[in-house]
Amino acid sequence: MENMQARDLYSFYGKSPVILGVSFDLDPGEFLAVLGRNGVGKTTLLKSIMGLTDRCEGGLAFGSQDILGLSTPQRSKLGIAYIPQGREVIPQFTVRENILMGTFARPDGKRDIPDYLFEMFPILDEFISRRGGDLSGGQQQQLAIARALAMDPKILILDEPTEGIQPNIVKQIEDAIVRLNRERGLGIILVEQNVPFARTASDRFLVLDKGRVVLSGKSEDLTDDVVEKHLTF
Ligand SMILES: Nc1ncnc2c1ncn2[C@@H]1O[C@H](COP(=O)(O)OP(=O)(O)OP(=O)(O)O)[C@@H](O)[C@H]1O
Repeated sequence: MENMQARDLYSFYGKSPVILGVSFDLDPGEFLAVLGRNGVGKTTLLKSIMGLTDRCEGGLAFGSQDILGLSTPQRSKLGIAYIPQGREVIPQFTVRENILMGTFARPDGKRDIPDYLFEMFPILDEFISRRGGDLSGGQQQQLAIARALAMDPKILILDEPTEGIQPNIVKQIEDAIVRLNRERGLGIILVEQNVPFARTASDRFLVLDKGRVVLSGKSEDLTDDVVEKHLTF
């Protein structure tokens, strides 16, 4: 399994730098939580990992390979799956078709939907022939996660997956993310506002402020003082 290593990343929209010298490490199977107030660059950091900003400089390695020069689909094929904020399932496609789309990023060309997805999210099995657009917000998030998993990734990158989702489904989604990490060994990079969840679920955290890492460490060190100083408004 590969590790990810970011060194002194700078990332731009047009000429404006939004990420200013960010470094982090993600060991194989590790869970990294990315925290910070609104607008500090959390989403931009995730987009930078996927090659979705206008320009990104510095070092970004996945295993022994430098990936900054690769296109977004090439990064996906290496096993880096990204679930953007707002889910983005295709509303006219059925649940099955949405999940099948994920398999197109598989390097081995297989088109099978892994059974464990339906064990994890039984509602998707029940609604397999419904249109994605007819699912609730929480169900669409489950579908977006299932679609990303259908590509058999090594790392899953999630941007506030439980934002705006009804509470009973939040727990299911959080449990699924933890199980994917602990039982299936997936590396996780999670942007999260819910600090208690980040603390219990992740191994390491980093706090961004104005595009820079202002604090990082082991998640057990995510104390109330840290939250008070860096994360409250
Ligand atoms: N496509 C874009 N073009 C230009 N500037 C952008 C673009 N997307 C974001 N920005 C700017 O980059 C900065 C960081 O935004 P980003 O969305 O990465 O922050 P965030 O920490 O994820 O915030 P939130 O918690 O609100 O999602 C903001 O100042 C934002 O206005």
